[in-house]
Amino acid sequence: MTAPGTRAQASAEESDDLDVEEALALVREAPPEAGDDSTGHVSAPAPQPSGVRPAERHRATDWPRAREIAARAARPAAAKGSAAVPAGARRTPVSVPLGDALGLVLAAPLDALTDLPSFDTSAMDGWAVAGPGPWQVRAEGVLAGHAQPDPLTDGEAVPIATGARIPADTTAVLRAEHGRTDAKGRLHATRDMLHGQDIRPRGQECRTGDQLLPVGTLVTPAVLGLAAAAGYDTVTTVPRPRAEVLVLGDELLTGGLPHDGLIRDALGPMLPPWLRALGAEVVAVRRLGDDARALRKAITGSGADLVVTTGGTAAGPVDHVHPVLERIGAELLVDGVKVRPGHPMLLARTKEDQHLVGLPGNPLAAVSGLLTLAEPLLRTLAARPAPEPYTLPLREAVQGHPYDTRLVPVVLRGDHAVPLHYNGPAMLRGIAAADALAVVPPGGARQGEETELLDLPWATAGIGVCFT
Ligand SMILES: Nc1nc2c(c(=O)[nH]1)N[C@H]1C(S)=C(S)[C@@H](COP(=O)(O)OP(=O)(O)OC[C@H]3O[C@@H](n4cnc5c(N)ncnc54)[C@H](O)[C@@H]3O)O[C@H]1N2
Ligand code: MOO
Repeated sequence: MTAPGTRAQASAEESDDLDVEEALALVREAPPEAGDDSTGHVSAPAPQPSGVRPAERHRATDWPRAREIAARAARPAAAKGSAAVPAGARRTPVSVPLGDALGLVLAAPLDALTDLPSFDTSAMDGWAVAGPGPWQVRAEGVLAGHAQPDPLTDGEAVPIATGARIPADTTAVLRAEHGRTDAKGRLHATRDMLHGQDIRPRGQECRTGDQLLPVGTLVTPAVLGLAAAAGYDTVTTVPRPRAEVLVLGDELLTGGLPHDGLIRDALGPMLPPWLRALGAEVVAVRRLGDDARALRKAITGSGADLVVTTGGTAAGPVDHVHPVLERIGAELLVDGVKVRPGHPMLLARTKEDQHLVGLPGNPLAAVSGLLTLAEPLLRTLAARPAPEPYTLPLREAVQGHPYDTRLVPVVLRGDHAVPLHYNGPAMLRGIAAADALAVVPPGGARQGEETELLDLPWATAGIGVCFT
């Protein structure tokens, strides 16, 4: 097997020639040493996984439970435990121009402000005709957007365009391809016609006041189109949750090559667009280094609904997140999760209407925390519907952690999920090629075993749609 370093170098040179499958092969090769934690593989079951303090194991929350806690944390107090109250209802609805409403959720029903169509409309290009043919054809036709045409008299026809107003006393529209004019200029139908044919009557789709969509509907491009057609300039929505990202770590560079023990900040560029894809407005990204005072000031001074910190969640000398949360009297709702990577992640209530998600600094561990804690919390704040859980069989067995859930990057191929390597906590190489994360239960999953999948936002919606 080629050493990954060599292969990576070769791949950069050959990149013009790579097709997608070849590119994926780069992240599907067996990593250098199975069982080395840096590869993301968990070694044979051990009574006490390395790097985990006994007290932390005691506190750590099961992965599914952690997601439930995160989803419920942002519910209005009266609604906790009650599925009947719409999630996010506590947050005062806002009126948002259509151009800014994509991805928000309706906080008021979309009731038609007009009949649709709002006038009797021609469904085809051709002639509006009155009574049975042949017809005398009026010289001047009717186009869409024109003033109301004069009524027709029996035996009369007028050229008409799709979307134009139907003259009074029209009995049908004759399509352009179904009519012929004789030498005397009279119009004949070449097909039988029905009364009312190809006329869209006013109110066919809805009448003013009809409910078109209920509260809780996700504003999709189609909803924007319907709202505009129905007369709306703005829609009433649940406000977009505001998120602030605090990047911790003195070792982080924002440009150039790693040097002298310093590394590039991978989370500053990754988290804001990902948070937007999860429905948040990112109000600020701040780099605070390893400064406990700055962290405390940033958290207490933040007006965001969700503060996301990166790094500093473990027990190192400059891991300030726990001490600062304790100092400001935050309530820890989740303190460690039985999931790999990412087990030191945490969720705290910092103020009445503010939560903090502490993401571990290892980049894939941060993704794990984002999807485990931030995604359900933001979903509730934004009142977005929960995605339907789904499973696919694994094309290959995936080794499990003895006690914890594993989240493993996969690509979807046909009816299978194909696990990717380079899935260690510090690696983004696997996730960058992935369509989803497979949820591998403690103990692992066999080849062919149906496994829950968490879709990555771009795999289903594309970059342009949901990252605005
Ligand atoms: N004694 C223990 N040590 C560690 C434990 C533990 O349970 N006990 N857990 C390990 C695990 S697992 C993880 S994950 C990390 C979590 O550490 P922190 O959240 O405190 O993060 P840092 O120590 O600040 O950083 C860890 C690692 O990630 C790099 N990093 C940090 N920020 C970024 C960034 N924005 N972009 C790229 N890389 C980043 C940082 O340089 C470190 O290499 O703790 C283990 N240790
Ligand atoms: O396993 Mo940590 O939780 O390395 O990311």
